[in-house]
Amino acid sequence: MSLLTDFATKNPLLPTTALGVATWLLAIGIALVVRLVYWRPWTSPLRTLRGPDGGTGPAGHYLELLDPEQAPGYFRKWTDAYGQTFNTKGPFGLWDRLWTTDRRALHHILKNTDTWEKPIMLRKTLGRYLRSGLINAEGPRHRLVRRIVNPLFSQSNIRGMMPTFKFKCSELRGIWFERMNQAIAQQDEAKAPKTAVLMDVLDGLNRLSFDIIGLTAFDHAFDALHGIEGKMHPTSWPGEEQVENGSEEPGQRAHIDFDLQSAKARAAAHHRQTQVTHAVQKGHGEGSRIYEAYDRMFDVCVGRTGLRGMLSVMIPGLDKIWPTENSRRVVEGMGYIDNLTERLVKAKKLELVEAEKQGLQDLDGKKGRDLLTLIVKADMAMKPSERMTDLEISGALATFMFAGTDTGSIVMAWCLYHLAGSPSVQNRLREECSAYGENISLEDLDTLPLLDMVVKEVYRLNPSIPTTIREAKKDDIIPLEEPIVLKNGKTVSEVKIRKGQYAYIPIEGLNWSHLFWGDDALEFKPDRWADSKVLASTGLGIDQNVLTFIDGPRKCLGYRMGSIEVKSTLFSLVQQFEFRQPEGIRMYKWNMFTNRPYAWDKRFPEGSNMPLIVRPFQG
Ligand code: HEM
Repeated sequence: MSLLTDFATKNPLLPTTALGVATWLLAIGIALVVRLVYWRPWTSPLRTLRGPDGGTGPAGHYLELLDPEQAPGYFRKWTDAYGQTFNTKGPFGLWDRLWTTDRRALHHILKNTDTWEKPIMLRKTLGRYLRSGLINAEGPRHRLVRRIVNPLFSQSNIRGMMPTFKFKCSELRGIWFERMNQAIAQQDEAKAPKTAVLMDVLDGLNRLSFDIIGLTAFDHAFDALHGIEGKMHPTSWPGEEQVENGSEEPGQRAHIDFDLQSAKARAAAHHRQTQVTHAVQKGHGEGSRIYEAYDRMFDVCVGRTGLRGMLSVMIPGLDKIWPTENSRRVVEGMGYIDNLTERLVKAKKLELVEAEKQGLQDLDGKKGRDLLTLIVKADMAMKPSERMTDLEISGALATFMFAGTDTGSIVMAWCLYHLAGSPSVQNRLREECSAYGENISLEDLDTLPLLDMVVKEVYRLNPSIPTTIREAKKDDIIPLEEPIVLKNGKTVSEVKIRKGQYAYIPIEGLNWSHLFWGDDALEFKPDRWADSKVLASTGLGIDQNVLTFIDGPRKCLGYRMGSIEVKSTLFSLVQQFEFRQPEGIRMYKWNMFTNRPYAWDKRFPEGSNMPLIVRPFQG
């Protein structure tokens, strides 16, 4: 007591009565609000930049920049009006956010990872799905983990993955063939025979990627492919001449009714918590169960995070007292994934200790370079004080499950979609690939000219991650390649930014910019990559002016592996199947962490999908 009295006597400005304390708290509250709402925005160095009006709602300019339906129009309108670098608004228009496709500026931000980090909110959001993995780590821990996992992506290791890519792809082909044949065989005899099926190609591709990550990264067979869901709907091949009980005119392009009844039934099944049990009853096993929990977890994120999602991140424990469908699915999905990865880590540790005892250097040689083995081995060699916890290791695994599954399968699905809409490119690609048959070396696969151009073009048009963001950890000056005109009419070649402010890394913005790609920037034209001007190095992006894998010390670690997986899948699928876009179904996408495709109107209830007309290649 005497201590308190002593303290109060020495600090006469501190309140000693309840009223005094309340007045103090009120004054502090008002000061914080004034600082947040007036002082910080008013003194923001980005205020001097020109930029669009509005952005005063809860989402700021977020929707204009991230809604795939609106974004391309706004990117063009705003770059035409303000140049490549301008100011946009965060929530309620209170925070300034730099938007730039200026290559020098992006290079500066992406290279200086000590100054520019992922904002804590983004890291926390990602942490719900990735635990404490590489993507949301910063500083020395990030550099250490990145060094440990790097060998997974060496050329020799990727070569070692080729048989897995081929094996899994032939499994997918086998399942598609079998289902297609069944669906075509079961169609109504009374009607004219239909030679193709309408099917969701995304489900199979997602499962393919999931299985590949399981085998290459975790040394674990998920076997999710065998749980492929979704009916195949017999249909006629577009343009195929047929007379069907007078219902279709000869030569009429097939109109596809995407069987709403069964879509609704599937949607209902998708929503039921009991689906996991259902999967087991169908005999899909643990891998399929984990895949389905994972898939539902990411599907529900789509379009449903909003303000409530942000509150979950800002208020720890909120989801426990006020759970939402989203949070329930995350808990369920991550529960399975945590359980599996923790078991795998423990088993791998035991296996390595045993191998060491028996004097084995590298388990059985082939298997020793999966991610799990690499991490556990590196960790065991570290000083005890530096070692990762089991939770950190399983976080690294969850990261790879997330980073390496959706990203690749989304690209594959969009590749098939664009090829389905460009039959002549599809035919040329089939010809190119067929020259090699089933077997192709890594080097040949990587240098097939049209395949390479198709994949590059889809990376450009449909980057799996639409945008990312960085926060300045200290005041910074960003140099510009293209000078900008400020609000006061002055032209400048650099932008001042304050500690704590954000800069968008507009992946789609750069990939779609008419300034770099011309007026046909939004069209699928793989042959543009044959133009030497396009190939001239600009020093930004893994492919020039394409930020799909970003750049700098945080660029995607798996881009080589991802590209070879995508190429090897396309190589195999186009030789065996033909694809066409169905009439009457428009494809959309929704940008969250990744941008998953949706057939319109089925986006929220049914989850992501990519319905295409498919038939075995007729030769
Ligand atoms: C082919 C499709 C892929 C695309 C488009 C893609 C894209 C990206 C992007 C944009 C980032 C940066 C995210 C950010 O900083 O905000 C990233 C990071 C990362 N990606 Fe990929 N990725 C792909 C495939 C893969 C694969 C197959 C793996 C692993 C098996 C992988 C592993 C990673 C990892 C570990 C990081 C974090 C790197 C770091 O922060 O140091 N990615 N990826």
